[in-house]
Amino acid sequence: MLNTVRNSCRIPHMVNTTVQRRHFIEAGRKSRVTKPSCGDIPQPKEPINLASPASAKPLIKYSDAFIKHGYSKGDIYLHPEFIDTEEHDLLVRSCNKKLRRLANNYEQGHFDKRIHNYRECTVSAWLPNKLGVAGHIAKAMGHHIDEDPIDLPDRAPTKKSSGWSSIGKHDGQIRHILERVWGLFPPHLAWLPPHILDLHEDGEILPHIDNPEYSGFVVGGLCLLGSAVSTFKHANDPSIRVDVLLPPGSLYFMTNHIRYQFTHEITANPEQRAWGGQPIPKAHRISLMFRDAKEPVGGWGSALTTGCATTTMASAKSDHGI
Ligand SMILES: O=C(O)CCC(=O)C(=O)O
Ligand SMILES: [Fe+2]
Repeated sequence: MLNTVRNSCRIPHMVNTTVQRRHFIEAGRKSRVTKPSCGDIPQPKEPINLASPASAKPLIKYSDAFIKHGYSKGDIYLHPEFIDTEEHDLLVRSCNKKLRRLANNYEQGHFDKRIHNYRECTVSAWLPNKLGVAGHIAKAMGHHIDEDPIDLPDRAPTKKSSGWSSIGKHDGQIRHILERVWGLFPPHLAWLPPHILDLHEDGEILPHIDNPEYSGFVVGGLCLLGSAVSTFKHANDPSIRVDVLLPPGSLYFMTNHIRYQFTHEITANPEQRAWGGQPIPKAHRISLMFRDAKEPVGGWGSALTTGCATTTMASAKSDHGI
């Protein structure tokens, strides 16, 4: 059943368009910043309450203007040690393997020039059926969702599991790590396949807001290899700002106002790449990005008829289920 949903949702000409949808260039509109209300921000069906552990405190800096305008600290989540060293190294090896196959060369400029010197791909094999868009559509239509064939961590890939014959040896183990990420959120969220973004030591991500048409209420990343400073600035008033130090092994999420009204960036600017007076040297970094899919107005059950699912299922340099 799931394959039917998958196939009927996939419109071939839409594959490879995700990158073009992902970024929204902030054109520097000016308007008065008032006390935040959720007025024009799409709200999730159930509240999302992420509480950063106490160890995150020294790694997040809110500007005075952020506090003064009444923005919520809860719109940024940070867990500085979400994975241990062994999990970190496994993820780095596996990301590199996927990147070698799907996006071997670094690209100099993103189409909208917001990212320089990067490689990226999505990995649908790391997203369990039940958590993705196809699983949510199948459930809304009252269909049984098959268990994924690679749910067990150490199960060797088997040629018998049709459609999954090229599952990597460690994909099951990785899913178990990533399920801890998705498990932080209410089950109504449908997830897009994780997106690997490899930023070269000389790469950078300029300020942008992720395209609100492409994905939903939460955007986050599991940070691997080098440390980075991520800066979130209100699109109309850059003094309303949050700086976050992202060490390897950390997990962060932006939601609500920060997801929709603040730009984010990973700067190469040495003045901005500093923490507590110490420089944070430029370094090769991989982020494994997580985004929820934008649910169609009529719910997932209406996705096949409205065609909304095509938007959320098309993928950049898709690994086509690998
Ligand atoms: O690497 C990160 O943490 C952020 C990446 C990003 O902004 C994006 O993929 O849109
Ligand atoms: Fe982004």
